[in-house]
Amino acid sequence: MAQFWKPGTEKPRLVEDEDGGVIFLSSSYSSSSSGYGYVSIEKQRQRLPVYKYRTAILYLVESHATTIVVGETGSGKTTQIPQFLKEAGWADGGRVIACTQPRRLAVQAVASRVAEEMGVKLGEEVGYTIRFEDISNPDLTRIKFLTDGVLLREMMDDPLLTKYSVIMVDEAHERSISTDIVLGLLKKIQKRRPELRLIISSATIEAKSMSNFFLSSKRRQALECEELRPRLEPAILSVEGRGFNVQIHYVEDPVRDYIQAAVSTVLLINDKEPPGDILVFLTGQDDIDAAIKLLTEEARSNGKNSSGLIILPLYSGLTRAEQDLIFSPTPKGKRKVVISTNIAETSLTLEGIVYVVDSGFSKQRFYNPISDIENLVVAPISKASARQRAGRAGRLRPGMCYRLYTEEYFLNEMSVQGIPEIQRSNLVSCVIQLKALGIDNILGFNWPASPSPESMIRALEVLFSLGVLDDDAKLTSPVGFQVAEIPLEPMIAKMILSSNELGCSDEIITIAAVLSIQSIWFSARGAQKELDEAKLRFAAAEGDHVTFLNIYKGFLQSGRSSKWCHKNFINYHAMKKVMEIREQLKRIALRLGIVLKSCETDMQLVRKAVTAGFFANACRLEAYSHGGMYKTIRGSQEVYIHPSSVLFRVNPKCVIYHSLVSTDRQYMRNVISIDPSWLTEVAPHFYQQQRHNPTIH
Ligand SMILES: Nc1ncnc2c1ncn2[C@@H]1O[C@H](COP(=O)(O)OP(=O)(O)OP(=O)(O)O)[C@@H](O)[C@H]1O
Repeated sequence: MAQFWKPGTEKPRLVEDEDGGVIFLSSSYSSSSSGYGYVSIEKQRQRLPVYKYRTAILYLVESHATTIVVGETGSGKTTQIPQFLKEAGWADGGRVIACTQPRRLAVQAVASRVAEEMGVKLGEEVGYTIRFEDISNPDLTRIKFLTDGVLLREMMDDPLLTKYSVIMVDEAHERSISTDIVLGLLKKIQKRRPELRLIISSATIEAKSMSNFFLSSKRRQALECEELRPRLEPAILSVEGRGFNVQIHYVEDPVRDYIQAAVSTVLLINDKEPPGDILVFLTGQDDIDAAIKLLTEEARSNGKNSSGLIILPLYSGLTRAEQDLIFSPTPKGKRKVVISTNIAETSLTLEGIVYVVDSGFSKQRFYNPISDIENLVVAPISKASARQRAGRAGRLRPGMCYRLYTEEYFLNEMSVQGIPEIQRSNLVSCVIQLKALGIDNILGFNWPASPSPESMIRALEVLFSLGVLDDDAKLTSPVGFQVAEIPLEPMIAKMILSSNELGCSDEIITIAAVLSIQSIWFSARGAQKELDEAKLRFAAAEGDHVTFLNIYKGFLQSGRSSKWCHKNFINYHAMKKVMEIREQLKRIALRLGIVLKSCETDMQLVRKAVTAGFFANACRLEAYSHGGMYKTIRGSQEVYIHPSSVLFRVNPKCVIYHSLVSTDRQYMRNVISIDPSWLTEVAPHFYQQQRHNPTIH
């Protein structure tokens, strides 16, 4: 039976609701001071809705193995609950309180804020860990923020996560693959560690279904038999109240071009509304670059009112320093406009933001196990996302949210929650992680939402062909274990390992770094011809991967110049990020015993290494019509080379792509030409059926 907690009288009491299905607990709220300095911050803390629930939260965590906390955006869940736990002694005796987030940026931001509230240095009592960056101290850190992906990696060394006393899985509504694996594994760990406490929190989670997940049928039976402590049925706490009011505005009629609509809305706010920064949600780097260009042009032609705009992009491909600009205070008389992907959707507090503009779209993965094709598609967001986006306003003062869709659409057509990522993704990375954690029966794993068996089988098949799994579906040694250790998609990891044998690791690490970001080209709305000309300067006949090597060399020769990038339509921010990732990959490669070696001009070796990782994405040319129609060799799916590729209209006989984007057709992005005979060489099992198919050879 689920439990709800409401503030009320001094002593906790149980109250049943009308249908008798839910228990309400009431309690007073504690206003006891935390004992930490900084009075003004302390006052801010006390004003947050969650503060009234301090005693309730601590009581529920003490008495229940799992507590589900649902509270409005900005009510203080992320920043306050870990502090309440610390104050109540959950980090005594060297234990650590963990709080996971789906995104790196949120991890860094909330860790900094909590360290500031506690008056401690970040990296000591309060720390964080994200992929490639550990700002925590094993001896000192008592509250640790981390991505759920990093928590999974920690399980490889410490399967029972013994150092943690409480693990708070925040923004659980996001249902990323890592969150779902973490939830499944934590449920297992709880059986072995009854003293471990879990908190699942979100503004928009379906609390009852999450509660049912943690209350398995066996547990229900156990509950009927005996009174257990801590109570195994999860408690649900509903934190009422929100920070400040956010007024929602909808468009009257559907918009045709959301980039143009977003830009017009920003200009309208700038003209008509009082001071305050603006946060715009678009879908990806291309959109953001295009919107910035359009906004800059329109603001310029708009005259003096728009001269005070400071326009900043925000997406995962930016360097840390560039992302940090969004946190810098807005100079007097200016207005900041942050144009972001959904990385700013959860947990972030940007001080000056008063206005949010929500396009209603985000880039989402969709995988079809039948065709074995995964697309990154611009798709409508869910109501849960829309609420999170609106919740970025109203955190420090009242705000407004402009939704670029109609109210009718929001009420009647928008889905309540998004589809869990595990049900719409290629599961290759997920399977290898579970295998590395010793979970052999993957189909029988207790998922919060089950992935399709077809997707699982496809993933097992690819991993087997990559040489990562053996006949018994166990990790191979050393390849399987090495691939599992590289924190990148397994195909990239395998490409890196193969490059070691082929003697081109220096080049492949550069390629891996470029493939890890969205695009290194500057999106050029209205300047397509100039962009195409710039591409021709670097274009390699072998394809995009080799073109990246030419660009990388040019960038180094220019002295890493932003001017050089500008002149060549290359995104300077993206190139800096490539350099950053490349350095990190170099360190990992060294750890795995990979010696960096260049193949100089022998690009055949580079193409072979790419094939060794990405053979599953091989396609052959079927017809020259429509600019060149290809079919995937395994699934016979119709695909085309994306116009952004240097191989567009070149149409080599056989190619390998890195990813697909779906618009009017399935387009291959980042394409390299290969010799088809390499496929049976590197992946004989995968291409067994086609062995006798003359079109491959
Ligand atoms: N960096 C910051 N600077 C100033 N105030 C902040 C900062 N971070 C948080 N706050 C304040 O604390 C409040 C609570 O933030 P917190 O992230 O804990 O809320 P939350 O309930 O977890 O929200 P969400 O569900 O949106 O993540 C914010 O609304 C804001 O008033």
